[in-house]
Amino acid sequence: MPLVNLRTVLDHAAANSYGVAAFNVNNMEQIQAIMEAANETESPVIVQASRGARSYSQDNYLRHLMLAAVELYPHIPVVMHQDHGNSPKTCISAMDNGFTSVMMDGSLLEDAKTPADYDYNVKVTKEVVALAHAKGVSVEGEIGTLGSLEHKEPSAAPKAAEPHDADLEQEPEPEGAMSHLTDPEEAERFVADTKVDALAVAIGTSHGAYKFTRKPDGDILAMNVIEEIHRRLPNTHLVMHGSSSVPQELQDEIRKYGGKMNQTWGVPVEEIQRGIKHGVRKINVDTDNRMAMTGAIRKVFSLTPEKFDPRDYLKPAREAMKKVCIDRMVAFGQAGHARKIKV
Ligand SMILES: O=C(CO)COP(=O)(O)O
Ligand SMILES: O=C[C@H](O)COP(=O)(O)O
Ligand SMILES: [Zn+2]
Ligand SMILES: [Zn+2]
Repeated sequence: MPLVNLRTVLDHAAANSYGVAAFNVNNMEQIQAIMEAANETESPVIVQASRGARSYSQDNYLRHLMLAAVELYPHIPVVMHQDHGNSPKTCISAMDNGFTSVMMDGSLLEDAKTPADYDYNVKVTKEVVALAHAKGVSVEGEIGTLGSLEHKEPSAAPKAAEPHDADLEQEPEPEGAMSHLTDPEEAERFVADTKVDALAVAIGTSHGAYKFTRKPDGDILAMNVIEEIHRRLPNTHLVMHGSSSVPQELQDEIRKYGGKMNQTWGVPVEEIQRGIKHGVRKINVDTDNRMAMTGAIRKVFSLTPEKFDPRDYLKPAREAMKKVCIDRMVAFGQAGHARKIKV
């Protein structure tokens, strides 16, 4: 099966009430982890690459790795998606490189930092939709600004609690300082104005490990906003960004083998499952896989410091990521659907 577009997979997900994880990739081992997980669970796949990933891995390598994936697993529908395209130009270059789906994130200006106004967002998103739909490529748009509802300062990073925490490197906040929850009325207008295939909404999640300083409740994770958007847009595929769960055991593993990480909370899987009942079809997960790989590599380095063959740590890293992918594929309900999607 050739790469398929996002619309094909998400229409099937909507018709059968499940969600699909969209995993970020930067290299071969991550693509292999996802494909092995999909093969074992018979899951359709969304692989996504950020601008950073495209420049790290280079488009040519990435394209051929994705072609290898569909060649090896012809029964699995695979979407190759541009994550957070910052301009029509970025989305066009993704399409030129074989991506079957693009996100035009016009909630921010081209610098991917400054919040944009509604008219700018509609203008760039419409432009990408026209070009993409002419090629059979799907488009994800975004309305609202991702970010924490807990912190009003320009960072979602936790306060340094202990002296040694001061030098911890925190994830940058690519979405800008202030979270701006999606306004359901504006979301309705945006979909009518742009005709996007999928819509990313802001409900208090943020990228990276430091999302919440406690297990999130309705005050800091606004799942009710999803329900309202879904009520107004029952036929629009909703997307949750920043949806890693930041599992306690992965935090513990990293700490146990010498990593520095403040205690933090992510988006509980059961909240995502609630979202899936209300129109969430694409769930973006990157951080959990990063943590799983890092924990596994740290363990090898710590327990067997004499090893220096990269395969000795990349293999366990790939296994650890595969385990996270399987967990999410089962929890989101995509498992078992790969062969049912007709292209
Ligand atoms: O939203 C994401 C990519 O677009 C990833 O979110 P996480 O950092 O929660 O994994
Ligand atoms: O959008 C966020 C993803 O986690 C990708 O992150 P990145 O830009 O560091 O590749
Ligand atoms: Zn955004
Ligand atoms: Zn994102």
